[in-house]
Amino acid sequence: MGNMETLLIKNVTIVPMTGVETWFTNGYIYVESDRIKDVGRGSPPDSRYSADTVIDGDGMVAIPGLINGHTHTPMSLLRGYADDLPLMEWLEQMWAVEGQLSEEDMYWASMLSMIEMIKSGTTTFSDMYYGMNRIAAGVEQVGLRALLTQGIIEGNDGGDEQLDASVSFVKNWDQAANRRIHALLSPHAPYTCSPALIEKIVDRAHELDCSIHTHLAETRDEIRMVRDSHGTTPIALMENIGLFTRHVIAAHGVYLTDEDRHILSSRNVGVIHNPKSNMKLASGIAPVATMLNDGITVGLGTDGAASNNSLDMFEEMRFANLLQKGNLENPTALSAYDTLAMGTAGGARALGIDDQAGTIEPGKKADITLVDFTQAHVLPVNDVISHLIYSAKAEDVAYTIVDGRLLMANRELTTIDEDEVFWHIAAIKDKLL
Ligand SMILES: CSC[C@H]1O[C@@H](n2cnc3c(O)ncnc32)[C@H](O)[C@@H]1O
Ligand SMILES: [Zn+2]
Repeated sequence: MGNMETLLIKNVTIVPMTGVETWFTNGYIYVESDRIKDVGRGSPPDSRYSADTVIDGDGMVAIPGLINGHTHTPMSLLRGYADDLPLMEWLEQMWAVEGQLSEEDMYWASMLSMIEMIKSGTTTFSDMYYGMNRIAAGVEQVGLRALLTQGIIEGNDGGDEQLDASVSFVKNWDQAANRRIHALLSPHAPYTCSPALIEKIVDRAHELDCSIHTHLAETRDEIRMVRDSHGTTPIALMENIGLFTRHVIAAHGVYLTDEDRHILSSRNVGVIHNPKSNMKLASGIAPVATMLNDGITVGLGTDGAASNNSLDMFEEMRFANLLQKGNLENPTALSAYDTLAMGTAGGARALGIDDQAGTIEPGKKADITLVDFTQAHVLPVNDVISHLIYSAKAEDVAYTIVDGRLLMANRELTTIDEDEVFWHIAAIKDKLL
């Protein structure tokens, strides 16, 4: 075994999300270095599994670490700014302030978001913003798993400079931090990037062998703008441009035709549903149940904190579930299990990292969230999956573990100095707003 760090979680209820069994009590998870070595029932074989760190999971539920499939971490700085606007007007307000942010500002805001994510059980996030070199250094230090991309909005320069910077970012950071960082390219949206620029981005993604993260089919305004300019839907436009010749993470997918859904499923696009952001910006309700029935891979995201206003994946799962039931007037529209899958295993598939994360099983990276199931609002424990979706709160997360490392233990952060981050956020707020 050499110098490998080992971790044992025992007496714990386990929700593996492997599709084999839903959950079982009194289990154990044994971790060697950054990977899960063994998952079992009953007592661990003590002689084989004397671990450096032992967590008694009595009263806790182990789930695969939650996966936030679409966010803009520095936007926590803009929480509560420009409320009650539709997307296009809201974006104008965002862009006006974003133009004033320094890379240092974005770094501290991203750190604030990482605190919030770790405290609510997220172990992987997929981020699109500016200032990514500094943010990637933050991710390396903090220990989260992340898909990072420097977004591109075509300006007067045709986007070439931004594309070059994004390409350099991918070359510098892809597979960094023990392969926890994946670097991607990112045309912001079909209404901010021309087909010619998106084609260039796709070519560069082929050269770099990286995925692409974008916003697609988010609002009726977008559908109208793309139809007026190109005579197609946003999804069909992207199919024509060749975007889906790469693995694509498409945030939103609110407005989809039958043909769009066929393209998304046959091209294996990972769609990220952002229910709270879609509600706050009054964008509409994505056809999640239909997408899942069509075999489309769907994950969940919070979008930025300015359109949410939190980065809490428990809330996102609950909203996703209740919105489908309420909107379709059908209590079976989306089950609690399928909702949890979107926040874990499905999210990992949508991001293209299911070889690493999304389930609790031997061979996977040890990304695990331990949820305290002893509080009044989750008692009695009649159904673990049901409680995770309909009852559990972010504050119930006791441990957040990535690559076998405890980023939060008993609600204490181990890799971030919260006071230092809060101090910087207060200073930036005074300077900016
Ligand atoms: C190019 S960096 C990211 C860019 O995206 C903006 N943004 C945040 N939320 C949304 C959304 O829901 N749809 C489209 N664009 C969004 C953000 O303000 C940054 O400018
Ligand atoms: Zn977004």
